[in-house]
Amino acid sequence: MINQTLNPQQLQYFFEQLWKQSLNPIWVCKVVPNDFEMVSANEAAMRVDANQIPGALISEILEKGGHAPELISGYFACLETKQMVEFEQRPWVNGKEYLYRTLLVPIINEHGEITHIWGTAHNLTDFLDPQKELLAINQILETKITERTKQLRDAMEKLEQLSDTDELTGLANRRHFNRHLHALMNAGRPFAILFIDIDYFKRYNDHFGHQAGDACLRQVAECLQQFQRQPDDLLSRYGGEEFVMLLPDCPLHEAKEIADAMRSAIHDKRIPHPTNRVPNVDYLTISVGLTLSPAGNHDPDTVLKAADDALYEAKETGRDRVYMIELTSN
Ligand SMILES: Nc1nc2c(ncn2[C@@H]2O[C@H](COP(=O)(O)OP(=O)(O)OP(=O)(O)O)[C@@H](O)[C@H]2O)c(=O)[nH]1
Repeated sequence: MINQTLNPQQLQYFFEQLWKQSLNPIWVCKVVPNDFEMVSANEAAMRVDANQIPGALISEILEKGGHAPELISGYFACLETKQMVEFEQRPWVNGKEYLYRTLLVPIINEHGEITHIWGTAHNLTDFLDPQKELLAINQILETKITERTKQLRDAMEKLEQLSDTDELTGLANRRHFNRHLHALMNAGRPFAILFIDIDYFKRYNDHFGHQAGDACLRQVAECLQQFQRQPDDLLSRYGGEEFVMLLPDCPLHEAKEIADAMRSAIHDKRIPHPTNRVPNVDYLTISVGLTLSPAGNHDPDTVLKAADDALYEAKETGRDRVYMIELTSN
């Protein structure tokens, strides 16, 4: 123990040297009503804040700025708990930020009252820059992660879009159609379905070749697209030369009008089809099978079969026409 090896003079000298030479700020305050009065601050403390002159109140020193506002709370906490308190402070001195670990220690007299509080602070500023550097690196990483996440999300959206799109026509594909159909059914929404099929398309291909057939499919797709009335109407390529239009909340008469209008629009295009077997036409025609699920409560197979049957009937009864099968409510 120091006081066993040092006599009082030595001890006093020891503490004087410590006070003078310590690189850490050390100071002593007197407890006064609602405040703390600076008694003395060593040179290291004065280097941090020259306002810490004897007689200055802590509240005044704080008002002059530079210190964290929590400092005064630390003094009161020390006073109330009669315990040492420890906290971090980041004062700004001459435009530079410092980092201190501050300790406030109560000095208690023989009556158990706190008369003074002494404080010291460990200068941790050297750790501040690496800490800031780490924070900056962290920030850069976070920005990069956000960027990459967005790229990934965009790529996934694109992939989703691609896997939902028919490559040849750019329309929704069968997968997309099925999903939309199930969503409508799950929501219990009534809807009409139109199965649209080009007449004698094999002959068209045989006559003009497969590439011309592809171009023709694109032309038909573009023409039919204009009949989507609202965002959740969906025209898709069901497969081959067959298209399907899904019309939610569409009454029968309107669905019939749309089907007829589609048929006329393809007529009006006068796409040459010299081998079309439909009587008196030498241009492209379509047949449409229409069915309606008035309450949206049929299972998909029933609805699709009805639409397919309707298309079959349109073909069987001469093609270039609309045939309708209305499902009754379940
Ligand atoms: N060019 C082209 N032809 C296709 C494509 N998909 C299917 N087809 C052709 O479409 C034709 C469909 O023929 P079928 O199912 O016999 O029907 P159809 O000749 O249209 O006769 P109906 O439907 O009974 O009027 C076949 O020749 C297929 O090769 C495609 O992506 N491009």
